[in-house]
Amino acid sequence: MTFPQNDRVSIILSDEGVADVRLTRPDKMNALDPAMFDAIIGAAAALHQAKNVRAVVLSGEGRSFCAGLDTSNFGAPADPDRAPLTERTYGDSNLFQQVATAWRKLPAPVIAVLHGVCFGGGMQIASGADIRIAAPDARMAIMEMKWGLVPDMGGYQLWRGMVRDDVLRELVYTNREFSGEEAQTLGLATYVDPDPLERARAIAATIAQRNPNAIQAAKRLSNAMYDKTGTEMLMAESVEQQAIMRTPNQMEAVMSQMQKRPANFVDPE
Ligand SMILES: CC(C)(COP(=O)([O-])OP(=O)([O-])OC[C@H]1O[C@@H](n2cnc3c(N)ncnc32)[C@H](O)[C@@H]1OP(=O)([O-])[O-])[C@@H](O)C(=O)NCCC(=O)NCCSC(=O)C[C@@](C)(O)CC(=O)[O-]
Repeated sequence: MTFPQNDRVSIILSDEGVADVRLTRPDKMNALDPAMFDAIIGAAAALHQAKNVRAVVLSGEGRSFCAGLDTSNFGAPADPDRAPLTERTYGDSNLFQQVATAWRKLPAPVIAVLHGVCFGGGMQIASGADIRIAAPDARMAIMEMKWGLVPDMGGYQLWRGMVRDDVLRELVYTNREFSGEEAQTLGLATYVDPDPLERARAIAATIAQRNPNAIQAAKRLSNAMYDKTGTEMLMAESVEQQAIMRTPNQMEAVMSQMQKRPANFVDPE
């Protein structure tokens, strides 16, 4: 599998199946211009197709993870020849939403590394990851209200279950800035670490050593939790387990435990 090459996103896949995905527009703090939107969608599509990706570490090159939407055209009249990004739909969501929700839809877990600033659209992209590791001094904000807007990159769907309702309202209504340290208290960061990239890589390495079929099933179940009823979830767990049970990878998990040796899993079909 070859990954798309461009000046906005780089992907390096390790032999262990950990994809290092990096936003590479450091001179603009990885702000989201149209080329960045296309590059993120392209990267996510390629990672989705690759069978040998077991975990993804998503980070930003330079001083920051992402300073949000590129503001350089804010205030300029709309270009009549260019359909707004929000009018370009992909399946059940528009392009804006896809750059955040695509990470949730990837079969492999995604760990986002939040350092420097993580504002607006950057916050929503990070929220699409399964796990977020923040630097203690990271600067974060759900910033849209500053520009007279509301979050519309899938944020509300992603924050459900992550952030308390009243906390989310306050963060959206005021666009108040908060630190990586506070993000953990608020539910927006999983862990705080002075070296968030290293911590994310360590978690990804552990995930990559687990049964990839079970990891993907666990991610599907985690995603489904918010859309299904309790009864539907009981059924979903049971269906996923039956599909994994006694497959070669599950038997390898059992044998490696019994024989006290590292497991050697094959990539899922
Ligand atoms: C980030 C700090 C604090 C750094 O502040 P600083 O450390 O003083 O650095 P700086 O301001 O000199 O920034 C470094 C370079 O990055 C550029 N830069 C930096 N951010 C952006 C940006 N967003 N768009 C375009 N360029 C940006 C900035 O223009 C500059 O470029 P240079 O002048 O050297 O060529 C400051 O630059 C800043 O406040 N930037 C604006 C942040 C912002 O308001 N982002 C938009 C959030 S709203 C949003 O994302 C909308 C959306 C998509 O979520 C709505 C929806 O949900 O649909």
